[in-house]
Amino acid sequence: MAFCEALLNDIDFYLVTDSSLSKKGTLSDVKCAVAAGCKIVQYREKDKTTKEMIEEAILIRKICGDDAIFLVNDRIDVALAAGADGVHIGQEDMPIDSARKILGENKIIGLTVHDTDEAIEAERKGADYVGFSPVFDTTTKKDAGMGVGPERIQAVKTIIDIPIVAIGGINKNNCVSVVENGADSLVAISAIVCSDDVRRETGYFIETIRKIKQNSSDRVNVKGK
Ligand SMILES: Cc1ncc(COP(=O)(O)OP(=O)(O)O)c(N)n1
Ligand SMILES: Cc1nc(C(=O)O)sc1CCOP(=O)(O)O
Ligand SMILES: [Mg+2]
Repeated sequence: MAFCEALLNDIDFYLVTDSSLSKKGTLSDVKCAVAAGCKIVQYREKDKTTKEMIEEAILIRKICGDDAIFLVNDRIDVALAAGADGVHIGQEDMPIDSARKILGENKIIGLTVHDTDEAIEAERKGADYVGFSPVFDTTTKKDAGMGVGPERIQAVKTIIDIPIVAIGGINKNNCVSVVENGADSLVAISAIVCSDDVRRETGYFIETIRKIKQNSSDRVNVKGK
């Protein structure tokens, strides 16, 4: 967990897998993203059997090793069976208090939130980070609703201290606005897994996010002088 805590405070690009969209397959996507420096991976699989999911999750666990946090979407049982570092759950999934009881204090739990009230509640209930969604319109998750715009991240940033991961319709053209409005990290599923070169695209997002964060901390330092 010590390595997870350190990494969680330092995440930039967050990989979420999607085998239904992937050009080269989930395992290849994870290998390429981790090789590019991605520090957090979520295995999100909606179509496979539990047995298939556990087998694949064990392989992803090995690829992530100590280089990247490994989380499983929705499925606490699969996370435990594969030795994952935690789970990502949504408002309609297992309630966070029940998930915490099963997983214990040493596992990471990320919770999806859509507004400031849900964000405050997520932090109060012990979420380790929030997934703020959907920032832009997306076709990847059919029931995601309309994008709320990156400006809405600012209000969440001012009221919680845990990391904010932005998700929904994020791509190379709009990722700058997401980080400039306060996201600590971002997910881009289709922009990554549909590409021919997952390693190159992941590297692009990581570099872009780091540059924006560096620029804004330089601005704070100059003001503080
Ligand atoms: C980082 C992150 N944020 C939000 C979500 C969405 O979770 P949820 O609302 O439970 O929807 P599904 O992903 O389960 O379809 C996420 N997966 N990751
Ligand atoms: C998994 C997921 N959750 C969302 C939410 O709004 O909670 S949107 C989404 C899919 C994001 O994929 P893309 O980067 O291709 O738009
Ligand atoms: Mg879910």
